Amino acid sequence: MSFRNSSRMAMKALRTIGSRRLATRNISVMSRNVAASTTRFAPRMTAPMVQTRGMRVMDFAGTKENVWERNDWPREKLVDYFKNDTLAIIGYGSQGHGQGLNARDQGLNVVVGVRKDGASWKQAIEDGWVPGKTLFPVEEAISKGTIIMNLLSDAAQTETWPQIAPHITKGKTLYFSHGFSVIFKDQTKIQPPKDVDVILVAPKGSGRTVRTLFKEGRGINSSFAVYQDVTGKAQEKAIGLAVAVGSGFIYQTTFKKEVVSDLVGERGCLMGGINGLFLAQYQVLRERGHSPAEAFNETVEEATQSLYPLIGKYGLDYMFAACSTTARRGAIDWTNRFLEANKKVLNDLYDNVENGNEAKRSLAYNSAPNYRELYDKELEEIRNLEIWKAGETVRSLRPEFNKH
Ligand SMILES: NC(=O)C1=CN([C@@H]2O[C@H](COP(=O)(O)OP(=O)(O)OC[C@H]3O[C@@H](n4cnc5c(N)ncnc54)[C@H](OP(=O)(O)O)[C@@H]3O)[C@@H](O)[C@H]2O)C=CC1
Ligand SMILES: CC(=O)[C@](C)(O)C(=O)O
Ligand SMILES: [Mg+2]
Ligand SMILES: [Mg+2]
Repeated sequence: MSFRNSSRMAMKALRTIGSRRLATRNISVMSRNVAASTTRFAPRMTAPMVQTRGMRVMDFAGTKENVWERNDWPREKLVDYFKNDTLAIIGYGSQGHGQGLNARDQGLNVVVGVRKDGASWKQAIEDGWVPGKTLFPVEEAISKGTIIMNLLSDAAQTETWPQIAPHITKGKTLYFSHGFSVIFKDQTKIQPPKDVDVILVAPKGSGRTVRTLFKEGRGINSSFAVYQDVTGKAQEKAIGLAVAVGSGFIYQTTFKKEVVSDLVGERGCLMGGINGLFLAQYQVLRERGHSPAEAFNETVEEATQSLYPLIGKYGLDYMFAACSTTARRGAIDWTNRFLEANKKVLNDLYDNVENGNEAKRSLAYNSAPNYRELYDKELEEIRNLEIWKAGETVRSLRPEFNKH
């Protein structure tokens, strides 16, 4: 079959798959029906799965992993399971907001504990938490909670631990959304009491997205881990809480694996690395005489508005197949250059996460009393970079923002 025909077939198959994928949420249907009709350009198929009650064993490129899901915890089961519990959300940043509102919407008993009259206190009131009823200063909220969900900033968890620790009494559960405080205990000095369950649920995304996906009736992917299981029920509680706070599919990890992968991810592909790549390409294009609009469109706008969403929906091969053959050839050819250059940086990053240097840096900076003002200044500097000023204008033309 000629390349042209196979490409045409591929695009037809992609269109079919594309529409069918959008219509079909059920993984098993997709992997059965579509696998037969795919061609080599079609997006990679979903992992075949063997469903057992409450947990699926799935094959991730040859490695079998367990996956739990929100469907196993319908609201009535959640409410019944946690009927004798009060979830005390300590800290109301992006995660406290998302997780707290989701758990409250699902009918669980939830209170919030933050500094009185601080930014979070005010935000919590805006979100309907009532001072003296569901909103309290930290220690009072902990005294009312049976499941203490420490969602303070990681630096604040260290700073406040001496006040919080005495309230983490036998029979309570200590919950985190990051392994940071427990794993870097040589720096955080956080040693959980020996007579409580210690668990984590780490949403793989911003707390804002934890909330929006929940409201869309879906759920964010989260990982869970058990650090200490005194009751013999720590894992079940962690999975139930993962659903309660808005998770869709839930993966097992350990506190160490979670914190190292998370610190690497946010400094790498998710935030720091993409910032560096955007800046590098934009600066090269501008230094070689391209206009700000052309440089921004070619670097950020096309990526976020056209190509990256295709990766998210159907995989990278689908996105490559959806671009020109000219682009495809070049992209494949240059991949290794970027791979080699970035692996050097990422291994250096991984070393600095593993040896605690990144934790040290984060604790030092985020413990400053004026940490918010310091970030405001740094983020203002980023906002005022030419790339993002050009981006403001490009974005303003989008229908949803069009002011012109
Ligand atoms: N952001 C995210 O999307 C994700 C975060 N996580 C983890 O979730 C946890 C919470 O993160 P996030 O929601 O981003 O919150 P932030 O890191 O933005 O922390 C903000 C919260 O910490 C409180 N706080 C800061 N300093 C102090 C202090 N000195 N004393 C008392 N309270 C303080 C703030 O209260 P105030 O308003 O009074 O300053 C606010 O409620 C962390 O462990 C994080 O690693 C996990 C996954 C994703
Ligand atoms: C949103 C998230 O998962 C991060 C980037 O790890 C975080 O905010 O710490
Ligand atoms: Mg993360
Ligand atoms: Mg993180």
